[in-house]
Amino acid sequence: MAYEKELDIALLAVQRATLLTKSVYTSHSKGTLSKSDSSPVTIGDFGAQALIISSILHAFPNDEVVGEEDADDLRANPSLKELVWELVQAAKLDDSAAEDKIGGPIKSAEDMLEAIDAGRSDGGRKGRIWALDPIDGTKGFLRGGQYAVCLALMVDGVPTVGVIGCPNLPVDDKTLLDASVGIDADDKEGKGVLFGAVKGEGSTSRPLGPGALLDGNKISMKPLEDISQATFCESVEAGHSSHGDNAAIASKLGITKPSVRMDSQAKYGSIARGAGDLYLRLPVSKTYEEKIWDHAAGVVIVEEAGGEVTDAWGKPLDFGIGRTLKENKGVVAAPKAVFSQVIKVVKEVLGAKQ
Ligand SMILES: Nc1ncnc2c1ncn2[C@@H]1O[C@H](COP(=O)(O)OS(=O)(=O)O)[C@@H](OP(=O)(O)O)[C@H]1O
Ligand SMILES: [Mg+2]
Repeated sequence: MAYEKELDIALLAVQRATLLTKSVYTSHSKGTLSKSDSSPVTIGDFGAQALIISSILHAFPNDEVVGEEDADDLRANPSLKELVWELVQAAKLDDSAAEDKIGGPIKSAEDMLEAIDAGRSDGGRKGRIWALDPIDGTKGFLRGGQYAVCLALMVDGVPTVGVIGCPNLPVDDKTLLDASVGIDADDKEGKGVLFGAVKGEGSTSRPLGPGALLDGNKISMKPLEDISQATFCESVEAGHSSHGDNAAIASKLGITKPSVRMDSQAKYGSIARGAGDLYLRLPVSKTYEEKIWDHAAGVVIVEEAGGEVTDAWGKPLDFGIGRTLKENKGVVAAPKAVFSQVIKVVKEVLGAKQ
């Protein structure tokens, strides 16, 4: 299989980092650093970024990484650095062969800072570049709802390997989404799923949790004979995706089921396994540029499960022009068979506002 080693390393790296984020939620009162901010950060973001980048660069030393965070705050604040360092030291897979594959523990606090800062790549059209969101949907994490640890390898600007760890999604691919899916603050037992995909090789899911990783179950989008029966997913935050436009699109498509709101790329994973059908992310702000780490992994997983993903105008997403998708506006993901029907209506709704 193509990119077998990349997928393997990415699955293990994301597994280890996702377990770290779970430990932050339970033992560090969520580890919030800036509660009032519109994009909050937690100590888990730094710990997960350090672990994943050190795993990737151990296996592929010549690759680049675009990571959401940098280590400036930790360098400026020694007690914060110490807190993250303790967290990182405690994060270990219980399968020692797997732990060795991803380079074992990080050796020192300085190495940890360097690993975090190795995520400063500017991205681009050439070569092998990983896109990393250590905690995607931080607001979901803080609510005890959905969040995801997301990692993708882009080859010459094309998302080629994608892995997403979703600690609060049900393990069973057959569990259909309903409006309560994000709310599970107290009972996380039996939850947690790890999605993986390689371009041309299909998408899989497996339980996230401790132990050696399984090969995974093949997943695919639900065959949708009648678009009016679709379940669509959207952001929780109205500032990230226009709930009004999404509702207008759903109504034009004859969809009557209420939308499922959930944070993070758990939306991509959920539609890829057929638990939902469509993901609509209609732009709210004229100036906001979507970040490549918020979409790269999800795009591979949905495409390989039989879906299509473009921006809201039907333009292919261009991951090769830097850290953002600056040539695109919004995101629409749907099964191939109904994609053109969906995008036609999205354009009508957006066009009417121009
Ligand atoms: N204005 C605006 N428009 C669109 N997107 C934005 C905006 N501001 C932030 N972000 C990014 O949204 C990421 C989380 O979005 P989600 O859809 O996953 O979750 S949410 O339900 O909207 O909270 C979130 O990712 P994290 O910061 O990793 O949580 C941000 O990168
Ligand atoms: Mg994000």
